Order: sequence, then C-alpha cells, then structure tokens
Amino acid sequence: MDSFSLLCTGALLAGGLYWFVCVLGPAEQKGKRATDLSGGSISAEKVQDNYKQYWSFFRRPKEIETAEKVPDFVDTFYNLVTDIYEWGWGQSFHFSPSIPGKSHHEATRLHEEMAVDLIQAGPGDRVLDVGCGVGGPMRAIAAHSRANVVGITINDYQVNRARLHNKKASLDSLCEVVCGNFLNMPFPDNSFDGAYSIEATCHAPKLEQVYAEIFRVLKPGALYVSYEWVTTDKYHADDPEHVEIIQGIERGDALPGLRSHTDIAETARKVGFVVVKEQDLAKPPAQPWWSRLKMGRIAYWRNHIVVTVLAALGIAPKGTVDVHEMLFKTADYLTRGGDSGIFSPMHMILCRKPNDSDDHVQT
Ligand SMILES: C=C(CC[C@@H](C)[C@H]1CC[C@H]2C3=CC[C@H]4[C@H](C)[C@@H](O)CC[C@]4(C)[C@H]3CC[C@]12C)C(C)C
Ligand SMILES: C[S@@+](CC[C@H](N)C(=O)[O-])C[C@H]1O[C@@H](n2cnc3c(N)ncnc32)[C@H](O)[C@@H]1O
Repeated sequence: MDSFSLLCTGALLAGGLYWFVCVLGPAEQKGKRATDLSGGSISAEKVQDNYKQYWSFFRRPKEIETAEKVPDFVDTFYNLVTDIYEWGWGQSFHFSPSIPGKSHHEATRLHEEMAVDLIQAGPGDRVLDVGCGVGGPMRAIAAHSRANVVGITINDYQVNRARLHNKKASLDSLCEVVCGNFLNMPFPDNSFDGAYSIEATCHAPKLEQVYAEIFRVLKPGALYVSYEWVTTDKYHADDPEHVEIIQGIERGDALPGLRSHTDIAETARKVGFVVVKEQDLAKPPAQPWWSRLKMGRIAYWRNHIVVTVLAALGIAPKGTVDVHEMLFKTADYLTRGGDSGIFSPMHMILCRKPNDSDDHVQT
C-alpha cells in the first residue's frame, strides 16, 4: 500500500470513528444514544399518527381551549419529545442563564440549587417537584439539600426514566417519582414542607388550578418557588412579529397559551399565597439563557441527518424526523423570543402559605 492509500485509509477510519463516537453517541454529555430514540410510551408505528394528532390541537383552537383535554395533549407531547430532549439537552428540561466560565451543566445545576435554597429546604424535609420530567433538577436538589424529593409528572415514560436515573445516581432513597396530574394531585392536604416547579406549570390550562393544588398540599408556613414561562412587558399583542414568535413557542412546546408576567403574582395571591419575592431571572445582569440554543445550531443540523438516517433504516420511529423538525423550528422561535426580550422562561416567584395564626394582609 503506498503512502497516499495509507493516508486515505487512515482518514476514513478516523472519520468513521468520529461518526460513531460523536454522531451516533449522545449529543449531550450523559444523554441518550441516537440509536435508542423512541416515541416514549407510544409504539414505534404510532409515533407519526400521534404527531399528527398533536398538531390537530392547534388546527382546532376550540379543542385546546377545552381545559380537560390539555393533560392528555401534554402527555402525548412528552412521549414524542422526551428521548430527543435527553439526547440533545440532558436530563434537566429547562433553561438557565449562561454563566461566564461555567459549563451549561454547571449553570443548570446552580439554577436548580437556587430553587431549593429559596424554599429553605434541608435534610428530613419533604419537598414536592411539580412537573419533574426525567428528574434532572430533582437529583441535583436532593444531592444539594439532602431533602426528600417527591416528583410528579403526567407522563409515565418519564416516570420510568426518572426512576432509572435516580437508581443509577444512588439517589433513589431521597427521590421518589409519581405519575399523576398536577391539577389533581394524589397527596393529602398539608403534607409537604416545601415545593418547587421548574418550567412546568406553563402547561396548566389555568394557572389558578395548579397553584391552588400546590397551596392545598403544602403545610402552613411552607415556601413554594416557581420558574414561569411568560411574555414580558416588551411584548405587544398588536405587533405581528411578536405574535408569530409567541405562537411558535406555544405550538412547539405544548402550551395552552403563554401568560403575561403580570398574571403570576396575581394568581398566587388569589389562591391564598403570600408573595415573598418576584423577579425575572432572565433580566440583565443575567447572561442570555438562549445562547446555548444559538450555539447548538450546527449540532441540530447534524442531529437532523442522524435522525433521518436512523428513521430510514427503521432504527428510529418514522415520526421522529417530524418531531425533530418541529423542535428545530421551536429553537428558532425561542431564540427570537430571547433576543427580542418579549419572552422569559424564568420569571421567578417565591410564595409562602400563611400560618393559620397569620393575619391575611397581602404583601
Ligand atoms: C420547558 C420546556 C422545554 C424547554 C427546553 C428544555 C426545550 C425547548 C426546545 C428544545 C429543543 C430544541 C431544539 C432541539 C434540537 C433540534 C435537537 O437536535 C436536540 C434537542 C433540542 C436542542 C431540544 C432540547 C430541549 C429544548 C431546548 C417546555 C416544553 C415547556
Ligand atoms: C419542560 S418539563 C420540565 C421538567 C423538569 N421540571 C425539569 O426542569 O427538568 C415539564 C414537565 O411538566 C410535566 N407536566 C405538564 N403538565 C402536567 C400535568 N398536568 N400534571 C403533571 N405533570 C405535568 C411534564 O410531564 C414534564 O415533566
């Protein structure tokens, strides 16, 4: 073999190795492998139909307004996206402000730890994670605070993923996961010492309903913190570009309608909470939360090729390509929402359930 052929063979082998390790391997550190992408609890042959069903909610707006149908629609969404999220983003399904000198992973963890620090939970406390996903935040929070965390999610595929990850991380003695609807939780009144929700209550058709449920299960005096998805004071409903961005975010993220930042504290007070603090964590001096989305663009193209090849080979379900394309477009709407400042995924509200002895004057 002459040296040119040797060079070509070497280059081919290196390229193949790169493809195997970087392309077919997890897109995100500790994520899922592309070859394991599934439709969650939906069988492979039904993924495409379920994707069409998901979109039909938006074609018939009356249907999405029917509040009782929203949890099923959200459940379908998470069957479709959970594996892709884990593969391309990791085990925490939320944003966090970028922190110079820190990795995405570290910034995510700090954002999660801040939630449990705000509700002042510690060893022996029983804390509720409202809309827990596959449990990335739950594990970080349990490890940081040593509190017992109980997570609830509507999606049974996520329950199994979260339990598996809890076991692997040796945190299953502190972390428990329940499948259920956060609008009607299977927990007794006054049974938690604290609660948090990270980018999850935006899926509730009526915020009042989920806040009232959280209020019910908290012990008097307990704290609750939420990171809410909202439109900011820069959003103008009469600007067609603003409307296009917000509708794009709603469609690509299974949202029954984004709320205004002004609705959050008002709703919390309405159900009986005392509002301790409210702050949009996306506002400067915080660094952009959407820079991670922007930086990932090349990887999304690569992922698109991987998903297309795997679906063509029958390794990934057919509809995976459509779901991936939807997420691709959603990433763009979210980036535009961040760049324009009309949208925030981290409007933080810290609330307290009053003690029975408190006078009920709202702060
Ligand atoms: C809180 C919610 C989810 C927020 C984010 C975790 C997800 C929102 C958009 C998602 C993604 C967009 C682009 C995908 C990309 C095309 C793919 O190749 C790899 C995965 C993505 C990066 C994916 C990851 C998760 C998001 C950033 C909502 C639902 C309330
Ligand atoms: C974007 S994910 C965030 C997950 C998690 N908080 C995290 O940051 O990784 C939203 C979560 O809310 C859950 N969810 C949405 N609607 C729900 C409902 N009605 N009842 C219970 N969980 C729900 C979803 O199943 C999903 O786990």
